Formats: sequence, C-alpha cells, structure tokens
Amino acid sequence: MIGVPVLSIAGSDPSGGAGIQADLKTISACGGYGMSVLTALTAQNTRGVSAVFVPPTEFLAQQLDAVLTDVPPAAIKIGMLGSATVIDTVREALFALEAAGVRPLVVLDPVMVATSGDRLLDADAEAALHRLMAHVDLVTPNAPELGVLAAGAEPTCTADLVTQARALAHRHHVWVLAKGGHLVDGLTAGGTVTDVLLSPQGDVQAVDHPFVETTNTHGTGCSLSSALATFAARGADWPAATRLAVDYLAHALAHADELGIGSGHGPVHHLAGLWDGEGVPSLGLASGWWAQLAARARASDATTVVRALASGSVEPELFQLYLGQDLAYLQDYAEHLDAASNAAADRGDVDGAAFWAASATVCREEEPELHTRLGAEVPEPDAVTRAYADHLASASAAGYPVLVAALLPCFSLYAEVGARLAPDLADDAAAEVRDWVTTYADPGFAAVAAEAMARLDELAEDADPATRERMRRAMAQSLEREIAFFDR
Ligand SMILES: Nc1ncnc2c1ncn2[C@@H]1O[C@H](COP(=O)(O)OP(=O)(O)OP(=O)(O)O)[C@@H](O)[C@H]1O
Ligand SMILES: Cc1ncc(COP(=O)(O)O)c(N)n1
Repeated sequence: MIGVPVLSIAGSDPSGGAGIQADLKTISACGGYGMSVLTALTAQNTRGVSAVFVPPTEFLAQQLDAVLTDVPPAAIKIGMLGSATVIDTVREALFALEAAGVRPLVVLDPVMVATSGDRLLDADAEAALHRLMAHVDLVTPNAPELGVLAAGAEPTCTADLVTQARALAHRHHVWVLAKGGHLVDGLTAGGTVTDVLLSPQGDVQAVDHPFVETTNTHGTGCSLSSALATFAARGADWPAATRLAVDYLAHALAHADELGIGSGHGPVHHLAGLWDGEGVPSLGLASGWWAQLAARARASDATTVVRALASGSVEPELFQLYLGQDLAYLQDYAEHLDAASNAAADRGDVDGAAFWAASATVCREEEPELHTRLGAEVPEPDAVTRAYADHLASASAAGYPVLVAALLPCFSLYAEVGARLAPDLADDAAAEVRDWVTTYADPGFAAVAAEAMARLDELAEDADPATRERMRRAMAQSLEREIAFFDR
C-alpha cells in the first residue's frame, strides 16, 4: 500500500468535522497521503461559524508554492475559497503547475454555505468560480449550489439535479456529481438517497445509497469530495471513484452517532472503517504506481503529437515522423513482448504466456497495418526511439517483473490518450486522426490494457521490496520515454 499524495486546498474547522481537518482524515482513511493548504481559518463548532479570518493572499501563494514545488499531488481537492481573490490565486497556481508539465486531477467542492446556514463564499465570487472551472475535472455541488452555478432555480427533485448538472457539465466540460443530500425530506431509515454523476458529454449515472437518520452530517460534502479525489488519485476512473467515495461516506455516516461529538450537527465518523478493522479499500499495488504517475501522464496532452491529434488535424510531416519512429519502436517492443511471453511460460504461467504472445502479434501485424495505412515507412530509429529501446533492454535484463513494468506504459498511456481524445473528436476531424484515435479508444484495447495492469499488480504483490522499487522505477522511466516520443 502506498500513499498517493492528495492535496486539500480548503478552510480550517477547529472542531474537526469539516474543512481541512475532515479532508486529512478522509484522505488517510481512503489510502492517500494527505497535504493541506489553508485558504481561511474559521472559528466554528458543530453549532455554527462565529468568525472567519482570511490570511493575506501572498501567504496562500507561498503555501501553494512550497507544497507544489516539492510534492506534486496526484489529485487536488478544493473546498472553501471565500473570495474572488483567493480563487484567482488558486487558479494561477494550477495554471503554473500545468505549465510545468504536471496536471493533477482536480475535484472542486463549490462550498458556498455551511450546513449551519453561514455563508462561506462572497456573493461576488461566482464569476471567479466559473473561471476556476477550466482547471477542474469534477465538481460536486449540492442542490442549492447547483442552482447558483447553473443559473437556475434550486433543484427540488432528482430530475432537476440532472437537468442542471447537465448544463454545468456542458458549459465547463467537467464531470458533475450533483448531491442529493438536500432532497431527503420525508425519507426515513430504509429509504434511498440519490446523487447523480454526469460525464462532460452529459451521460447520467444515478448513485444510490442508504438514507441515514442522523443530525450528524457536519462535513459530509468536504469528506465526499476528498474521498473522491483520493480514489481517483489511486487510479479509479470517475464512476468507480464516485462509488467508492459514496460507500466510504455511507459507512462514516452510519457510524456518526457513535462518535457523538458536540451539541449541534456533529461530524461523521471518518475512521469508522479503520477502527472496525475493515482497513482501506485495496486497488492494486502497480495500479497505485500508475495512479501516482497519472499527473505526469496527462502532461502528454501538451506534447506536439497529442496536441495536434486533439485539434483534429495533424501536420503531415510531424505525423509521418512520429508514425515512422513508432513503427520502428513496435518491432523492438514486439520482441520484448515475446521475451515476456517466454518468461511467463518458464514460470508455468500459461495464461500470461498466451497474453504477451497475443500482444506481440498485435504489435507485429495489426498496429503496423494502421501505421502503413496512414503512410508510414520504417526509418532508422532516432535518438528518442533508441533511448526507449535501450531502456526496455535493460529492464528485460533485470527480470520478468521489471520487464512487464517497463512494458506497461505503452498499453496504459495509449488507452488513456485514446479515451481522452475520442469524446471530443470533431465531426470534421481529418481521416488519419479519426483512424488513430478510434484505434486506441477502442474498448477492446482498454480491456487489454486493464489485463496487462492486472498481471503487473499480481507480479508486484509477489515481488520483494527491492524488486518492487525497480519495477516502479522502470514504469516511471517508460512513461518519460513515451512522453518524449509524443513530443517531436
Ligand atoms: N442523511 C443522509 N443519509 C445519507 N446520505 C446523506 C445524508 N445527508 C447527506 N448525505 C450524502 O452526503 C453527501 C453530501 O451531500 P450534501 O447534499 O449534504 O452536500 P453538502 O451540502 O455539500 O454537504 P454539507 O451538508 O456537509 O454541506 C452526498 O453524497 C449525500 O447524498
Ligand atoms: C472550513 C469549512 N469548510 C467547509 C465547510 C462546509 O462543510 P459543511 O457544509 O459540511 O458543514 C465548513 N463548515 N467549514
């Protein structure tokens, strides 16, 4: 189990139930390494907020700089922001991080009003919140916040949540988890609360969970968004991370009354699962390494080749250069897949041997067909291609588990880039772009990439600590070679 770094940018609740205190407990309980940057200090307890102190924005910028230049987070959860100036300072920090080639996943809990009814965001800060949304992957409004952000009436039923969440998802091209915690009037124990998850394309998924009859709901929004950021940081996609986060919170809510903290709306029991001995949900060791690299992997979107593909048209010379070198690379890669197949067979792993051999065949036969259809010919390998080949050769010499770790990014990164580019592919995208993107966005390819990762997870589980470290490094180095490969 590794602690993927997750950063909370939020306000402090000294009574420990909401804000960064809730976030750090949640991140730890969900298997992340929690860090926090403070936007504001509140004086509050379970009965309400009595004062708010906002430190100078220069100090916020210093905190962000200190953390982000040393420990790039795999995900960031943003909570209480307070004012437009604070929002703009956070936005600038995210922008600078992206410019430096690191794009963590970003979850925004658009905190406007506390459960107690106290305002936590200036009314004039809404425009700044919309500007921030350009850097956000998923936003988690409750019903009143959704009404404000989607400029509609406050949703009063699930159908309203869906309509307004779709408008917000569409406007900012973000995932929206619209929370149904404010629509529970009339529910009793045994009833069901419905949150709804919308993709940026507007696909809807209802996320049902049991209604808990309790007044101890202080900090549910903070905890849910932190859990989501942590599970996503650990490698779950948004629908899976949402289910894991909702289940985590349901358990914490179900045990809230056992804590019995304060005389007002008390906190949920963030550590109920750990104290019960149920531990932290497991997601696989190597999947965790890849999740830790995800912020780096998404930086491939800024490379020349992926940028050109995303825009729907590619300069022929650039594309031919890339495709030609990729053809040269695939010849070498197929040989290492054969080596992996032989090594699996030597260990008596018949399924593994068949899997790697089948992948080698795809690299020799199917993928080059795409490349040659797009006009590529095998050139002399250039320095970038040779460096990748040398890396694979030394990984191979280090043994089967290290070799598989080095082979993995070529599966996972292409599946991820394909999946990211496909939904936004313009109708008039050039034919060669469409051909390339649909090849790597194919669900069959995603399934193969997932199987490769599952095999690596098993190898990592069985490996000793020194081998695990070599595997983790080999994976990270392959990712760097992949990014260099796209940046031509
Ligand atoms: N009594 C409850 N039983 C079950 N789930 C609940 C209950 N109250 C809230 N939730 C869940 O808690 C999460 C937070 O929802 P809510 O709509 O309350 O957000 P919020 O208003 O941002 O949170 P907060 O009330 O902490 O400000 C959602 O997943 C919601 O479904
Ligand atoms: C510092 C801070 N941040 C966020 C909230 C909202 O949490 P909730 O609405 O769940 O009380 C809060 N009360 N305090």
